[in-house]
Amino acid sequence: MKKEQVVNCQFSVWYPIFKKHTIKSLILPLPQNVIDYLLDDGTLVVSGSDHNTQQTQTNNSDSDAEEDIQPEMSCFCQAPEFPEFTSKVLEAINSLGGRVFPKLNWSAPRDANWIALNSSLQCRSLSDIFLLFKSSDFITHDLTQPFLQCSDQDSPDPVINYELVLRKWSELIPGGEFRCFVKENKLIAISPRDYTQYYQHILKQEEQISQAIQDFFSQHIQYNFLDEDCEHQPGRVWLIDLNPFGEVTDSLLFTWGELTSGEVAEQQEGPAFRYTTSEVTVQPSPCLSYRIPRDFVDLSTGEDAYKLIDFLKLKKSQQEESEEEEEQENAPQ
Ligand SMILES: Nc1ncnc2c1ncn2[C@@H]1O[C@H](COP(=O)(O)OP(=O)(O)OP(=O)(O)O)[C@@H](O)[C@H]1O
Ligand SMILES: [Mg+2]
Repeated sequence: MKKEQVVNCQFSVWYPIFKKHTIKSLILPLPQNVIDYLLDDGTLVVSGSDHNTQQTQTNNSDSDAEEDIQPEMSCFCQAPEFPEFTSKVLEAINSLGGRVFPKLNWSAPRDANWIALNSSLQCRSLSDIFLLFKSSDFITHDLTQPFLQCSDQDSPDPVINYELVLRKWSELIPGGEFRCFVKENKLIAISPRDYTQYYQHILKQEEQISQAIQDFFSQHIQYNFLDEDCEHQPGRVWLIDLNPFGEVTDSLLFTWGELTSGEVAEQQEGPAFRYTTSEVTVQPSPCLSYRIPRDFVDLSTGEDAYKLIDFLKLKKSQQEESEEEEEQENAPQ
């Protein structure tokens, strides 16, 4: 996978070409101060609310706001505000019906949906979007290392103009979405997007589904994209997304070895269609591992005695340290 392919798979590159076949969306340039805010680890406060009253406790010792605060008091920070950007985003959300699915140039914050109050990527305000973006490793990947897995590492990184993509919220059926792998303008493989679950309708309608995808591909997608090797997901003959053809994209029920070597394409006439065929092979959601750290789970359930012992030791040493400090302060001068 080359850097150029990654550049061609940015939302603002493919959306104008396939606008008719995908969900209505708006693209807003992301100002540099918003990018800085998203990447700032210390700030736990969520910006972008309609009323500027949100205050949250933070431990960030580098924070500018801390300078105004007396030592030894809890630090309360005001979230940074971006009034102009906020009003543009709200206007865009309203024009898309009030509920949107947010993403950056390539990725949506799929790993962070558990943190939202509605456990979903559905957003109604900029603060909903910020909460998801600031909690997502996928968003950080887009912002910091979009060319990480490219083979042409020696060439300079292309300049990226970051964009906030707002897509009209649509109730998509998980079992109705398929990822299609396209190599040299040929549709070589199809896998359900939600490959960890068993869907009876896929088993029953394998032929019809495969045919509908092939028809859609040859009529609307083939030869229309700038890049020969790309991957897309038509869910019931709607295009949802385009991804680079390479390791950075989840190969679902295939392996990248099979897809790139031509092994899959050579085996048959049409595309290879793989799906989960029984309840027995159902797997947990791949995004579960992005939730809270494993240590938290082990500690709260008391399942790992050693971690509990370490935690208690840590607490004890912290307590001793603070007692020592107190003694020093109370000592006569
Ligand atoms: N407009 C929308 N409304 C509701 N759900 C959506 C919308 N667009 C996408 N989704 C859901 O979110 C999922 C992820 O979307 P999308 O593929 O755009 O994210 P992504 O970060 O590019 O994922 P990947 O890295 O796997 O390509 C889709 O498979 C679909 O189920
Ligand atoms: Mg994608």
